[in-house]
Amino acid sequence: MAIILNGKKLAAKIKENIKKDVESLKSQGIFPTICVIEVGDDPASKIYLRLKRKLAKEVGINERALHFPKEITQESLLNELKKLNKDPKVNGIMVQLPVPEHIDETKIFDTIDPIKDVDGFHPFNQGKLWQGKDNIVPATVRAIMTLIDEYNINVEGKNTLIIGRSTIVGKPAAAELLNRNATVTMAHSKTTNLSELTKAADIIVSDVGRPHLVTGNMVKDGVVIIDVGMNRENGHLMGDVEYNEIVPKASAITPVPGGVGPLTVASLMKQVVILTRMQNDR
Ligand SMILES: Nc1nc2c(c(=O)[nH]1)N[C@@H](CN(C=O)c1ccc(C(=O)N[C@@H](CCC(=O)O)C(=O)O)cc1)CN2
Repeated sequence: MAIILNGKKLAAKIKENIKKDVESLKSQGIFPTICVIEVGDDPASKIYLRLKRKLAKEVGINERALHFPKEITQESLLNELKKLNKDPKVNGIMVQLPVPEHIDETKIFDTIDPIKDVDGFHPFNQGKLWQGKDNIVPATVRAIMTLIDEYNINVEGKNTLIIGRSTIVGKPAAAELLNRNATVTMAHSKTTNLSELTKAADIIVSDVGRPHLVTGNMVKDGVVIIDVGMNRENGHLMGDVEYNEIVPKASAITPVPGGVGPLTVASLMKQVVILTRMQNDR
């Protein structure tokens, strides 16, 4: 029977550490501040932003929230980001994804100053990650690695399949796992032999956003499953893998909800602290 990788519990522990870090910065007259930006009115984004703002408050991080209508032009949005880049009171800036179609998200990644890039999406920070220098990494990737470390999952030399090649999870997760000497394979929408790859994998990270994508007969005994999928079906939240079918076969598995998600929010706050320290040479 699988070990359940409990992200919710671990996030609570990390929260206490962040609180202490924030208190220490405040005692030195430094007040970590994150600016969270919402463009449009995506219902899931509202949930995630609420979680981020709530956690920021709980750990003592100042939070500024900006909401722009979905019609905002790309140019206006980028100008707002440039203003925040120059604001000395703001340590971390993030734009909640997805953004409306007329906005090119890579322009957002390119515009946020890398030293305030709390999401770790700027090409400079992504490049550093591929170089093996991983100070600022996408929060979801930090969350995945935190679970792997906490539960002593050995990735070295393991066949690790990442399903999904997004800039925010798949590609940076590949870089981070390669940095840890995993043998990484990437699968994506054009992959034709997914079940062949899943059957050969010791570790599977899935971030596709498609429920029932990985079923019990597609995995081998002892597999480790990190499910980053966040799908709503008939009012239920579920990941990309058939949890009930895979639990009896897996050695470890993240639940959805309660796995990677809560740790993603905690990791973001951790990165506000890291950036604030970097900006203040602490
Ligand atoms: N700018 C960004 N946009 C998006 C990111 C990101 O890292 N940066 N990731 C996702 C959404 N996301 C964070 O923003 C996120 C996803 C899920 C959770 C979470 O805690 N999920 C809970 C369930 C919550 C629910 O009830 O729906 C769980 O898994 O237990 C937090 C943050 C896309 N956009």
